[in-house]
Amino acid sequence: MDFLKKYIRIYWKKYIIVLIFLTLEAICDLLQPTIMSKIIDNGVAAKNLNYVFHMGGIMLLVTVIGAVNAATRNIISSRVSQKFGTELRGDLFKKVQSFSFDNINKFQGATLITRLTNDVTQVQNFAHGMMRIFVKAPILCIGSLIMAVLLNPPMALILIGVIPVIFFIIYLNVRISYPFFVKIQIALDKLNEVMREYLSGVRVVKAFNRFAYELDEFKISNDNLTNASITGMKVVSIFNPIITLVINLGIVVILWMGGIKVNNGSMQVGKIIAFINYMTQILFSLVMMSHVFTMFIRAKASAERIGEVFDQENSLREIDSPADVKNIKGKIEFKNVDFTYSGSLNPVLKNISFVCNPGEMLAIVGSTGSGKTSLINLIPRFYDVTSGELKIDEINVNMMNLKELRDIIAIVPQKTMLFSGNILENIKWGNENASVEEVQDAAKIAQAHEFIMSFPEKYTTQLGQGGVNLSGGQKQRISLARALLKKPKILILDDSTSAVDMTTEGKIRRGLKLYLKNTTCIFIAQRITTIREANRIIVLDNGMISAIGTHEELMKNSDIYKDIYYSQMGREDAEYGK
Ligand SMILES: Nc1ncnc2c1ncn2[C@@H]1O[C@H](COP(=O)(O)OP(=O)(O)OP(=O)(O)O)[C@@H](O)[C@H]1O
Repeated sequence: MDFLKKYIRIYWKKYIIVLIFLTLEAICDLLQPTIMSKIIDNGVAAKNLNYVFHMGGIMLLVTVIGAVNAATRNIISSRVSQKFGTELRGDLFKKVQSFSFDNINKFQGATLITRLTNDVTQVQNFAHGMMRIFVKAPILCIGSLIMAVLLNPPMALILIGVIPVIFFIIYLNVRISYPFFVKIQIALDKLNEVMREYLSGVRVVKAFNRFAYELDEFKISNDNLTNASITGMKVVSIFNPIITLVINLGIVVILWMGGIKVNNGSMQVGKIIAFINYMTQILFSLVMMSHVFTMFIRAKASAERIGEVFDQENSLREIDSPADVKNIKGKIEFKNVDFTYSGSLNPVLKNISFVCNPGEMLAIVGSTGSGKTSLINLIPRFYDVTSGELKIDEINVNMMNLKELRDIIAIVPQKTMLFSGNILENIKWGNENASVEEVQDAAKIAQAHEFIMSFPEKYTTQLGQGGVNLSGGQKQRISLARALLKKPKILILDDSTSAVDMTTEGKIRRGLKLYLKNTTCIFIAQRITTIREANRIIVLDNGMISAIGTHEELMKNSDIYKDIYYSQMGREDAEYGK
């Protein structure tokens, strides 16, 4: 939990100030029973009205001082805890943003969301509590004990007997309930995961009428959370009444001893009332302390989970003095590259070697799962090669600054990802400073301009989250325009026109050919009409390069390629009337 040190360094001074106010507030609370006992014994019992008014005034003053302290402390503590929460959430978000794909794969998306929201709130609540009742409770407890000893040392022995018992019960409570709260957190994570999966796949769920299945999944997770919470609460709720019982037994003993002392004239009634008041304050503070521990347990579990995120080392290492990439031309070279996903035993890419020259168009074709996406993901260092070398213009990508490397590459992923905002904003992700004309030019090449202009709001049409109000092909074209606007040295297209009809795809291809004169383009495609346009084609089979060459060369010497060709051309010949 080293990550907390940063915030302790920032806020310790304010915490001390809060502590001073808190102590003053507690002292005011502690003075009240003694003042009251004096009013009863020396004022009411002695029928001295002046004394009653005088001490009543003092009591009121102490109350006001206590209230002013409490209000000031509340303002400071609320501000500090809010700021702390905001900073912690921000730092955590930054950390997650710096994660490599490998790091993200280690955490499931849903647990990251829970860590950023619920876990931060738990730690923030605890920090707030630390500036309120959590610290006040021990002060009240010890202070009440001291005041009780000052009032009547023999009777205070009862308290000294009761308090260790209570501490022991609180200790047991913490030991026993900790694992239950960890279970609650895990159950909450699972529930979030199920909800997220359902919401992101809601269309498929509807299309396949999988409501019953999803409902069952949800019910199981929901029931698990309920059961874990109930068990956790049961454990906690067994302990609180035990604490109250022990304290009340102490009060009964005080009343019994006090009664005897008042009868034989060795003690006054006011002192007994004050004594019971202190006893009640001890009860209150101890019960509070057991709540504190419950919250501590939760906050500790949350802080550990947040700590796991902060402790996660970025699996992509960056070197201190990176190579200069300003004059990169875009030559890509794979040299005996093997790649295995972390946590997986078998390599998905084996001994990959090829060169793609600047400005060349290289197509990758292969059956599903043959490793095409894995291969192109290595170029922008979404993952690092396991062995071998990957170079751009003779520079190993590991020697480049990650941001600079990604600046020269644009990628259109297989799964289109658009963000809420309008179309213009989405395309401008490629280049924030692009002019409207540049955006439109990119959209024209991507064959997106026409359909965008057909919308009433044109480029300012708002997109729902993930671009829900667009068709699959429209989303792909906007995603392509976004990449083109970046004017990259290397363009990577991962089956990025799969949802576009063939005529439109033909237009995109022709546009790209003109546009891509100085851009190296590596693209994955399934359609032979798209692939055959490439300068060279790699046939990937089970993670290995089975053949590489032009369309004509492969038609001569690659059986896999020929199979793909003949399996499609019958259909496409018919479509094109070839
Ligand atoms: N994050 C991951 N962790 C572990 N294994 C993965 C991961 N992503 C992909 N794989 C595995 O790597 C292999 C290659 O997957 P990849 O996505 O590269 O294939 P592909 O040729 O692009 O497939 P498709 O044409 O279906 O997109 C598959 O067996 C897949 O299960």
